Amino acid sequence: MVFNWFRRQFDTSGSTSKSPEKSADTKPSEDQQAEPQPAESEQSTAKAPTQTNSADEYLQWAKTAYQNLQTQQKPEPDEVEPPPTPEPELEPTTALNPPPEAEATGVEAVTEAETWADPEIGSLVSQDSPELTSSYVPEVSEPMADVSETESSLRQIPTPETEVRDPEDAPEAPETAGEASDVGEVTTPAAAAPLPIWAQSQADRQARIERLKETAQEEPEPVGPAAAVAIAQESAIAFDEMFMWSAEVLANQGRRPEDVAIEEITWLQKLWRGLGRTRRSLLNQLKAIVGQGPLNQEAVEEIESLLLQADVGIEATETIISALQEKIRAEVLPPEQAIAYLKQLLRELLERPYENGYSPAFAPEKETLNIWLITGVNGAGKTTTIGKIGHIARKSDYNCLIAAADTFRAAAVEQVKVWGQRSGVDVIANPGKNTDPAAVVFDAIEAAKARNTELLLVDTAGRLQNKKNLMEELSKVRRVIDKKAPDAIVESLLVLDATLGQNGLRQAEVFAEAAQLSGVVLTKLDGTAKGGVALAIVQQLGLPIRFIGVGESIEDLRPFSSYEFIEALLSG
Ligand SMILES: Nc1nc2c(ncn2[C@@H]2O[C@H](COP(=O)(O)OP(=O)(O)OP(=O)(O)O)[C@@H](O)[C@H]2O)c(=O)[nH]1
Repeated sequence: MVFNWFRRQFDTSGSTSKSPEKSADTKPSEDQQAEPQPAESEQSTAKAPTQTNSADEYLQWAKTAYQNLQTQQKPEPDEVEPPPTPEPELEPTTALNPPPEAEATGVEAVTEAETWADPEIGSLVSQDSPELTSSYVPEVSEPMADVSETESSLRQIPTPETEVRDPEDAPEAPETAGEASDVGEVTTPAAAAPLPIWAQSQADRQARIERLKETAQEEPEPVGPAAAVAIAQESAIAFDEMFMWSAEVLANQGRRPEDVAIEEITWLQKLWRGLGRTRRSLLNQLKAIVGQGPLNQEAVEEIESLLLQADVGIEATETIISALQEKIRAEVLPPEQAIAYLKQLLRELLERPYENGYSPAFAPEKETLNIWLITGVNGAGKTTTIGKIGHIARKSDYNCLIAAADTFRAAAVEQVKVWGQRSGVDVIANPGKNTDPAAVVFDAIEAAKARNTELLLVDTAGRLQNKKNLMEELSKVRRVIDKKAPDAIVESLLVLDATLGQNGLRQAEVFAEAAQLSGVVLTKLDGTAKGGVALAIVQQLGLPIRFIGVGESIEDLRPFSSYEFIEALLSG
């Protein structure tokens, strides 16, 4: 049973039904559902509680989900010992308690973009890394044997493997097969290699985890139960307050406990930790303001400056504040209700693009060629995002391919190949230097058609001399797509670095003009207290956020959910 991450549901049929969304050019009708629909299920053992339900009902939902997850993860008897099964012992009152404010484990360092003085794209565009001087050598770093298993080690121990910016540092890997020489060079992910020593640092791990690793090494890309077991073992999901919080977040979205995947729980926990810096700077003060009593004019003004500090932006802040003021004129808002109302306002703002023609669901359509152009300035996290989306696509059972069309820098091609290896997705690249990106896209579309690819991810150049060049290049790529794949569903996603806060918005505006954008990927939310910029982006660009990144490892990016984002931002 495959969990389709784009649709947030298990795909039991092996082939997902046709999706309702359309390309950015043909926007969907307004009568589409505002929330992704849960999968059809034959039996439902616990209803999703409404938000006014009691702690007992949440607890029951969580217990059922926990039991279901254990059943889902149950390995074959000869595969691996079952994970520990702690007895649910939480008191019903804990169900509504937010998780304890733990230290965020995310990367703390804020990326300092080097200055590139382009007057149009702004001064925060990072400079190129040095070009590779040698002619093309397909060096790739050692592929990860099992990403889900090594992920936590990756996040804790900075190693060359976590840093893909300089491919020259990457250890040499066996040369990979290029099968279609007439359609550019194809880099096929190599077979899995044993886990590196650093990934096995916890020497006192129980023997069953070691056995699991060995199993995973034999099976380079565990999907289905084996992958789930790996995740369950590594993440050691416990029935604790964090689980209760995750369960409540899922239940409040109308999810049924039997339709939840363990990876959703691990993701929600990552999201909550990743947004730690923004939440800490926002929530404590917010609580102090609303804790003084019913919301009044003075408190609303204090909230206004809080939002501005979190980089929510003037326009979005004004919208939120005027709604709050209207509300307090109409009724008395006690503290808890004030936070609940604020959450609702923020969510509505993030969902506004859905009222303007964008589909709330964002999934590649099965058995169709979907082409996603990934744009953004260097350093925003473009390459990483391509690798992470490729990984999600593979896990969700889509045929995926990457086109290395950022030919402006040779290093960019090398980097995307490294991420192709990591995610197990083939990369189409042109080995020549300074090749035409449109030619790479042409080759990649040919290859995609020949292979029945469902999702083609196109890396594009982020740094061109000026807006005109950027526009010309992206238009040329679009023309090739329109000609070569007229039936493809095309999306154009802008990758934005959240640590740049409001400064990133200027870049975004330039790209919005150049690239017919249909959505935003917001990265590095873990490294900043400026997570509020998500609201500014939506308000100012009118674009939906489609993915968010909260860390450097391959599992640290997922499709965006406004509900989950706001809950993770304002719970604690
Ligand atoms: N903390 C954190 N770091 C991230 C995230 N996404 C990307 N990064 C890091 O940001 C840096 C730049 O990412 P890249 O994917 O190389 O960025 P790019 O836009 O392709 O830029 P170039 O490599 O210069 O073309 C890398 O060190 C990534 O690991 C994230 O969500 N959180």
